[in-house]
Amino acid sequence: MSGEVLLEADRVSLSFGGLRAVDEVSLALERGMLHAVIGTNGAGKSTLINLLSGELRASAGRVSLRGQDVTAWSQPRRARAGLGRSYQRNTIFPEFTVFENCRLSAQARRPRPWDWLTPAASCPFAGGAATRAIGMAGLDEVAGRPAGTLSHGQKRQLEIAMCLATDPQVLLLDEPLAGMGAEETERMLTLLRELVPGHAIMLVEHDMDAVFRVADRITVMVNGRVIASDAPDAVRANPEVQLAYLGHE
Ligand SMILES: Nc1ncnc2c1ncn2[C@@H]1O[C@H](COP(=O)(O)OP(=O)(O)OP(=O)(O)O)[C@@H](O)[C@H]1O
Repeated sequence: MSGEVLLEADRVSLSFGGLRAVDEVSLALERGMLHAVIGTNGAGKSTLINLLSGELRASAGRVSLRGQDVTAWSQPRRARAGLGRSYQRNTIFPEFTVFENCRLSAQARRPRPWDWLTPAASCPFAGGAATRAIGMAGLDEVAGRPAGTLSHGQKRQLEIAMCLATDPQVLLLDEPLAGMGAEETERMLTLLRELVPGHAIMLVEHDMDAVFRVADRITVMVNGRVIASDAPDAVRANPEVQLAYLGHE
């Protein structure tokens, strides 16, 4: 159902020593919406993604997934419950094919840890999920190629495909456009828009032009706090955002 809140942060905070990296941040990710989070370097965007995905535990506040309090849940448990994320760093196995990388991701989502001992090739569930994810990410033509031979843009698409192979409802994407040329950026933006129906997507991204074109909603962070959260036009017109983030009124 479009508009359903799938992931919600309620006043989550985390400090590193004396630094309040994320300071009482609240946001709601809805199915059918692409929600971008922007902010200057060090604003707390990656820390926020890590708090939502479960890689870091909030020191205060609450994270809920489809209405269930998951604040104390580990990252693998949240992943099994439908929360997928991509990373800034490269997480692919270069010698494995595109298909094999996706199949491994799909297998990792399985609830029983000893399934890791099952050879991936004999796991039909994972093969089907991998094929579906590759199709959704537009990588059919390179499914049999070693991942290391892909272009930079295709590798970023593969990371999205690996995330999709875990069958997530929520996608947390950390700078998927980093290092991309104009054509690769367009392809990725098209892919993101295609994924919006059916998913709640959070996009952390520095490419402002892309963000303002693709997002349904934009949250702006400065020094760990949210200073604005609104539709792109309203964020662009917000004087506090212009002053604090864009550097001019
Ligand atoms: N593990 C850590 N230990 C100590 N300080 C940290 C740690 N991780 C992040 N920080 C600090 O917390 C603040 C927020 O960092 P974070 O990486 O979340 O910002 P960001 O908005 O994602 O920045 P960027 O756009 O550069 O990726 C920064 O001042 C950073 O130096």
